[in-house]
This record gives sequence, structure tokens and C-alpha cells, in this order.
Amino acid sequence: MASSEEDGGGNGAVEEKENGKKRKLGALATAWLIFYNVAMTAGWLVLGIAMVRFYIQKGTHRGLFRSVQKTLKFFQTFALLEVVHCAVGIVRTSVLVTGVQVSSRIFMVWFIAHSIKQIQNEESVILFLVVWTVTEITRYSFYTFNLLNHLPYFIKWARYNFFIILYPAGVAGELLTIYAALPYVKKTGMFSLRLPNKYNVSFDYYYFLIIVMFSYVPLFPQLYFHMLRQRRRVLHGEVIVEKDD
Ligand SMILES: CCCCCCCCCCCCC[C@@H](O)CC(=O)SCCNC(=O)CCNC(=O)[C@H](O)C(C)(C)COP(=O)(O)OP(=O)(O)OC[C@H]1O[C@@H](n2cnc3c(N)ncnc32)[C@H](O)[C@@H]1OP(=O)(O)O
Repeated sequence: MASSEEDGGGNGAVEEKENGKKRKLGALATAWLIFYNVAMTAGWLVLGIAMVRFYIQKGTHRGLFRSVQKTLKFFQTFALLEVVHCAVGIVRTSVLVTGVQVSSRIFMVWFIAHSIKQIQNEESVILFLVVWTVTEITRYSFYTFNLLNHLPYFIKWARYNFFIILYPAGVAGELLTIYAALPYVKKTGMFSLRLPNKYNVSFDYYYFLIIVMFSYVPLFPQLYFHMLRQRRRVLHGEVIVEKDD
């Protein structure tokens, strides 16, 4: 079943709602977003298939992160463009909300999972990997079909329902992984700067990680409630007035 809620321009442009009015997205911006979303859907699909194949062949999750890490790093880092999309205004989303979401993922990939090899085989790593993969395949295919004005209802439904379970599950995976990393960070003193040094500053990555874990408490509910508002708007047609950043 396909729903065509937006009247797409026959000239290759797409119209988006802004303050209740329609906003025209240029043909170039539309083409770029379609390319971006197709590439991201494909990337996360490749990652998902690689994970399933790995598990079927090896019968264990040990070594899974190592085997998929290149694809994961590439596509998750590529998601930084989402902040640019919001900043330049081709996507009607908050820079702040997107920035928190993307930076926390980049942080998990590069500064936790990539940097601390000892935790790569933790079950919690597999938990957030699986959750991110299901989320992103759904999310990017939603954006793609939406831009093409042929959005199957089940994709729309999945985009605005899966997160209810997947968001807390992903957060649990991320927090458990950071928690598992703490002893190694403490033992090695990695990414830390002790006094005295020529800059006369000290930084302790161990305590930084504890602060990051606590920062989920105020930040995660904001993302979750943002998604619940989007859900009411998209699935139930409620008009929601969002505050500016
Ligand atoms: C340096 C250390 C930093 C440490 C920070 C620590 C803080 C940590 C707290 C945060 C925890 C996050 C944990 C997280 O990683 C866990 C997970 O992700 S688990 C998996 C479940 N997650 C999800 O389901 C959410 C996934 N993310 C998102 O959906 C988005 O990133 C988000 C920004 C949260 C919300 O997106 P958005 O507001 O854009 O919602 P919509 O999808 O409804 O889109 C709104 C409109 O914009 C259009 N849009 C958006 N993007 C595109 C695109 N790429 N192409 C085309 N169009 C796009 C969309 O169609 C909507 O348009 P319209 O209004 O016209 O319908």
C-alpha cells in the first residue's frame, strides 16, 4: 500500500510542509537527498546481511564487530552529513536534536568500540549494532520512499513504531558498552592528560566517560519525546508546534 500525502512536483522537486504551508525543495536538493538516503539504506543493508552471514557461518558473536567495522565506520561517519542537511535547511529537522543523535553514535563507534579492542566482543556491542542496523534500514528507506512520494504504509508504521522499543534497547547497549570499557580506560589511562605537562591542563577520559553516561539521563528523554511527537504528527496527524533551537 502506498500513501502519497505530499503532492510531489512533476518537475523533479518535492514539497515539504513548513509552518503548515508547503515548502518547495529544489530538484538538486531532492536528487542529492535521494542519492544520500539510497546509499545509506544500501550501506546499512550490507551491514545487516554481513552480520547475519557472520553469525550463521561462525555460530558466535565473537569477532563480529571486527568483521563489519569498516562498513559500520564508513556509513555511521557519513551520517555527519545529516547535521549539514539540517544546518543548510534542506531537511526540516532540528540541528540540535540531529547533532546529539549523530555525535553520540560517532563517539560510540570511534572513541569506544574502535579504540578499546577489549570490549569489541561484548554482547552489548552486538545489541547496539543490531538495533542501529534495523533502525537505519527503516529510517533511510522511509526518507527515500517519502521523497519519491511512494511511501508504503508499513515502512511509515515501522519508522514511527520500532523506535519505541529500539531506542531504549540501543541506549542500553551503548551504556553497557561504555560501562564495560571503564576498567580498561582506567588501567591504561588512554586519551588522558596528566599534570604536570607543558599545556598545564589535565583530562581524565575515565571520568569523561562517566559524565557521558550521566548525560544520557537528560538527553535521551528529549530524543525519545521528540520521536513520540513526530509519531503523533505523522501517524495521527496532530499539529505540533516545536520550539526553535
Ligand atoms: C561527544 C560525546 C557525545 C556524547 C553524547 C551523549 C548523549 C547521548 C544521548 C543520546 C542517546 C542516543 C542513543 C542512540 O544512539 C540510540 C539509538 O539510536 S537506538 C535506535 C533507535 N533510534 C531511533 O529510532 C532514532 C534514530 N534517529 C532519528 O530518527 C533522527 O536521528 C532524529 C534526529 C532523532 C529524529 O529525526 P527527525 O526529527 O528528522 O524525524 P523525522 O524522521 O520525522 O524527520 C523530520 C522531517 O525531516 C525529513 N528528513 C529528515 N531526514 C531526512 C533525510 N535524510 N532525507 C529526507 N528527508 C529527511 C523527514 O522526512 C521529515 O519531513 P516531514 O516533516 O516533511 O515529514
